[in-house]
Amino acid sequence: MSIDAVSTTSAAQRPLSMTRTLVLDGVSKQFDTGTVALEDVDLTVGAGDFVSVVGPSGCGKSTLLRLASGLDAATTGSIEVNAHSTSYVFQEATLLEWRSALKNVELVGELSGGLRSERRAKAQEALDLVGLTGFEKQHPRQLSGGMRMRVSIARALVADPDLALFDEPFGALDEITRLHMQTELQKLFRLKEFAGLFITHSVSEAVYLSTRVLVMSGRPGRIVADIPIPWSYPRPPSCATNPSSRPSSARSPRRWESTHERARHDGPRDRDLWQGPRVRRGHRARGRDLDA
Ligand SMILES: Nc1ncnc2c1ncn2[C@@H]1O[C@H](COP(=O)(O)OP(=O)(O)OP(=O)(O)O)[C@@H](O)[C@H]1O
Repeated sequence: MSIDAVSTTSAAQRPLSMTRTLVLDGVSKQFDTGTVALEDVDLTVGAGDFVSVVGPSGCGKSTLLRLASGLDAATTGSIEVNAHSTSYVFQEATLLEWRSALKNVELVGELSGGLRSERRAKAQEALDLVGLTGFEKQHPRQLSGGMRMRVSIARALVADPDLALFDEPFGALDEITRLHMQTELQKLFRLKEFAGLFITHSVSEAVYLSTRVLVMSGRPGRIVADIPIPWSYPRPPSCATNPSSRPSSARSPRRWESTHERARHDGPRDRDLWQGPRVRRGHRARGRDLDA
């Protein structure tokens, strides 16, 4: 099945389940070097949520994802993952060069066991979903950057994860391929219904893809805004960049730019930055009172 055949049922319109797939509570991370990357981060990603995280370079976005995935441990706070399976899509496609596209995707099944015929069928289905039917036998060097990233996404989704973590997967792609991949990922999210946590530098990408966007402050990273995106899916790519296509409930692009830009300068102390009923502040703000 092609992802173009996805039903038009909107994830934003579906009643959200009560499942809290990922919960970070008061999480901080200090590295051995002394660098404090994250400070007192509270975050919940529920089933049906696709949450993007934006923030200035070095504010701890990748660190946040690594903690959520269990690749690294928090210094303080707790992390709870309620998922049978979690997938991680890295900035680079990280494929095995000596294996074909199909065999790269099949690797997940090989590692977890199961019948060869079944894991091959699942790998084929995942490649079909990302639009790579006919490219099964190609090796990574024979694929374009966008196609390699699609293999990487197919590999992430083949295990049918409850939680999918994305570390700026489209950052290295050219603009046209990137827009195409965003559209495909939106369809996959609606089809597979995983809970998503997506790191990006692009505010428009975050708005286009997500049910919520979190804005982080400069390092040490804290979540200074939690902004629901009110639009139902499917969304036209123009909705994030063209103000005239936004519903009237959406806030002005100037507010977006202002929010993202000023997060570089320790936004939480700017009390007048967060205006309007749609902005939910960080759940807790020990030592830095956002709500006062
Ligand atoms: N293993 C590590 N040891 C020491 N410091 C680290 C380590 N990993 C990250 N850092 C530091 O933690 C801070 C946050 O890094 P991180 O990669 O999470 O930021 P980021 O927001 O993802 O950055 P970018 O947007 O540029 O990718 C940075 O100051 C970085 O130097």
